[in-house]
Amino acid sequence: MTFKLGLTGSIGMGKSTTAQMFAEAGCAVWDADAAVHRLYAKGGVAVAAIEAQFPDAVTDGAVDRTALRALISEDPTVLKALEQIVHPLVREDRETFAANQDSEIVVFDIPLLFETGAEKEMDAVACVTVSPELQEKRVLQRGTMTKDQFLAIRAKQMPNDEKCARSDFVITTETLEDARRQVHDVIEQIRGKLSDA
Ligand SMILES: CC(C)(COP(=O)(O)OP(=O)(O)OC[C@H]1O[C@@H](n2cnc3c(N)ncnc32)[C@H](O)[C@@H]1O)[C@@H](O)C(=O)NCCC(=O)NCCS
Ligand SMILES: Nc1ncnc2c1ncn2[C@@H]1O[C@H](COP(=O)(O)OP(=O)(O)OP(=O)(O)O)[C@@H](O)[C@H]1O
Repeated sequence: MTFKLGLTGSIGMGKSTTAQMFAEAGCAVWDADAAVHRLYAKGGVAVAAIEAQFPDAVTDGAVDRTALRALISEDPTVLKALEQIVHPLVREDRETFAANQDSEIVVFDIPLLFETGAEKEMDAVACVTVSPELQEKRVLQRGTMTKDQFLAIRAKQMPNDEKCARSDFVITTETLEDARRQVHDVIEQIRGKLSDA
């Protein structure tokens, strides 16, 4: 039996870093943000539909994220329209991956897990978290977003407390060492459930 673990958390909380730890521990990992990158790349499945609605957002056959961020900042309806194109394609990608897996534990790294209802397809959910101050510091340190763009994205996500309350496991990502310990603990607990089943 394959155990499906959803991994979620708000922007910059440490999902990708934590997903990497699950991969290093031998779990198969599917990454929603990486799926979006494939969809937006030259020849990607979302390019034509995005170009039809937002011609300025496509350059040299690929979706230009800087242009998209600017459009989203100017007009709050853009993100919704974009989600309507992108989310069904992401879901398809996820289902194809899931159907072809036989690992003991498969981790689905999905920023908008609860917002899109994907938690219903998971056997359990782990949420990554740090303080809002550290979250902001980490996102702004990446240098890809202004503070306003970060605040606008965060405001569109389910509040962190609610995500944590709805999850089976909460992983704090203050230090790498401690987060890795928690990842191993989650894996042990899941293996315990699998051997009881
Ligand atoms: C807004 C965009 C252009 C920003 O691109 P950028 O490269 O700067 O950031 P990146 O994609 O790495 O996203 C950073 C984080 O923003 C958050 N975020 C992204 N999209 C959304 C959204 N639709 N609603 C709320 N938060 C979002 C997530 O926490 C994500 O991990 C891009 O995220 C996008 O095209 N989003 C729409 C598609 C989508 O919903 N993706 C989310 C995963 S399915
Ligand atoms: N356990 C940890 N200890 C120390 N730093 C961490 C830890 N986890 C993540 N970080 C740092 O926090 C930042 C954000 O982490 P990461 O990119 O994994 O977050 P994310 O949730 O995937 O972000 P996004 O939602 O924007 O895609 C990175 O600079 C990363 O190095």
